[in-house]
Amino acid sequence: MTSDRARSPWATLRRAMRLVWTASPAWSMLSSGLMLLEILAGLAVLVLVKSLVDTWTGGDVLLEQAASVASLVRSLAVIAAALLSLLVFRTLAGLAREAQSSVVAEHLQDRIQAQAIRADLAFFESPAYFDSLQRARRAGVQRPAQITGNLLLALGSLGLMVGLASLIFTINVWLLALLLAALLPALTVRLVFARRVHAWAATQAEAERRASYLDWLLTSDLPAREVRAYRLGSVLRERFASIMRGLRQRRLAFNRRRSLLELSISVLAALAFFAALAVTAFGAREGRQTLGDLVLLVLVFQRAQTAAQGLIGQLGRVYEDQLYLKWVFEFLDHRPRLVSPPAPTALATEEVPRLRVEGLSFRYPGSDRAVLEGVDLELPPGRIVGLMGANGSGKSTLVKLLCRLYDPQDGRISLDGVDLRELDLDEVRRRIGVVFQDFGRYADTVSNNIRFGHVDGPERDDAIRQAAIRAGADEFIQRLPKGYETLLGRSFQSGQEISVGQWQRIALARALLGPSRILLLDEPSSALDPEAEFELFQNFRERLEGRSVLLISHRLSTLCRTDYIHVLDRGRIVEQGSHAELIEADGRYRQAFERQASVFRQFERRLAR
Ligand SMILES: Nc1ncnc2c1ncn2[C@@H]1O[C@H](COP(=O)(O)OP(=O)(O)OP(=O)(O)O)[C@@H](O)[C@H]1O
Repeated sequence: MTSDRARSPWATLRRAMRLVWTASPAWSMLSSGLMLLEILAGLAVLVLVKSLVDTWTGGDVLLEQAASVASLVRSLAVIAAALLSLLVFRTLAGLAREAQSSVVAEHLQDRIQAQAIRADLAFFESPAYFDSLQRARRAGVQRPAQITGNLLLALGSLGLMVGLASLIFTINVWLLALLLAALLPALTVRLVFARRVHAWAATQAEAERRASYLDWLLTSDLPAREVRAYRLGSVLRERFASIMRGLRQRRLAFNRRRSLLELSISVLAALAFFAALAVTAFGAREGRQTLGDLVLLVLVFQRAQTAAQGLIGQLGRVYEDQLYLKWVFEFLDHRPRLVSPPAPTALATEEVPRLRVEGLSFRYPGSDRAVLEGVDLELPPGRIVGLMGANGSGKSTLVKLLCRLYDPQDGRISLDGVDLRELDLDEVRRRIGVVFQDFGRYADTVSNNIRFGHVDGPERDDAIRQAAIRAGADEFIQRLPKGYETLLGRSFQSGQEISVGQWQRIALARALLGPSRILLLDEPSSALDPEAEFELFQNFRERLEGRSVLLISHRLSTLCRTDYIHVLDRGRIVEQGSHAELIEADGRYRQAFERQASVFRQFERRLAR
């Protein structure tokens, strides 16, 4: 998945510049132009100050030909104008950079989101995801905006330094050598050190992640209950403190080395400056240089040192940015494998299609262990087929394959004889609806939570209510403070939290609102109490309005009411038949059924009535 382009830092930076240019050509031109003007105005101020001193002193240290007051005032006015334009250009360049950064950030976020929607589920379920996009996302939403700013500022500092070097060159070529001697070692050492800082930071990242995980455990709402119930507080705090102590000690040792190096570099730079000062002072005394040259030298050294320091800081940040961008580009380069075929086949009818699974085998990408092997299964139109199996037997994996979130390595899944891979992906999504085991809980209104089941359908409140009624959710929704307009979840103010079972009914309503005539329900009632589950499945067929359903459940009180049952064990179908046939067969199903019977015998009695 990692492309060659994304590997080298220079390639990443070149691509970053292209991205900035593509995202906002107008702002890029404006902010670069303004930055150039800012640099030129800064250099002009220095040249003008030098020429003022020279005019004033006649370029002579002995002050023999002092300038007239009028020309002095003129020179001062020109310097003031140059200074003013410097300030104006700086402010405008800052504003343009900010606007450009926001446009680039929005462009990048949009591309990341578009890619995230296209990416295969396999990508999100792989460790590569945590290594790339997850890390990139943790860097914060402001990061794309910073990249442009840092890149431009670094280029600006570099431009300023080239300008300053040219100014020094006009005084004396040796001075340029001294300026470079003062700056280049400092620049090189600091850059090398910046790389080491990042390499070092990477070695500490694991410990930092552990610390932030412990901090999350101690301060977040989700683990708060167990932390109290098991009195985990002091143990976790001690672990956190110990990691932080280790991190602090290593950071201090590292910083000590850095400070020593910084000191040596500063002494070297100061020596070079004094040497340059001496050369110019003696040159001025002997008439080879003017007093203005001396002033220019002092100003240039000072500005060059500030610019170099700025450049080092900015390059450090650009280095970090390119690491971030590398992850983002890796993600953007990821080509989804699960795509629609170039010439999709259309299903002949809008009626409920027959879903057939033949000889299906599947391994997760990067794993050589088969999760499903030779699975055959059929879901005839309008039927409810049950699937049972122990934890880890492959039920949820089968669901992911049935709605084409993965493709099998062997075998096929078909709708009315047409392989899912020959259908348009949107067609597959429209035909096959699903309630996942870990279904979505959207921090939105109840009606939007249900409407998400059919976003491209007509906005009909009565259809939403009908879906809620069929999912057994209408009653509790009516009791919510604002009914269907109640905001759910605790993410936002005035949000109302509901129970897991109630969320589950809303997820079912969402699936029932959709146009799909085949539903895959992966433990859709696991959080319902037995009574509520009984109510839900009592007139389940009416609720489904002719849809076919593949129902996964651990509760056999539910499964026994389906038309046909498959028993999955370690990826293979080991038993199949109707409830009566499986009881008769006296196999696993019957064993499991009898184990659970004591719990649901009372419901069986009610069923019989
Ligand atoms: N994204 C994944 N990558 C690699 N292996 C996976 C992934 N998801 C699940 N597995 C593995 O596949 C096997 C089957 O998992 P699956 O979730 O399909 O089981 P299940 O029958 O639905 O279990 P449960 O009843 O607990 O929900 C497990 O051994 C699991 O470790």
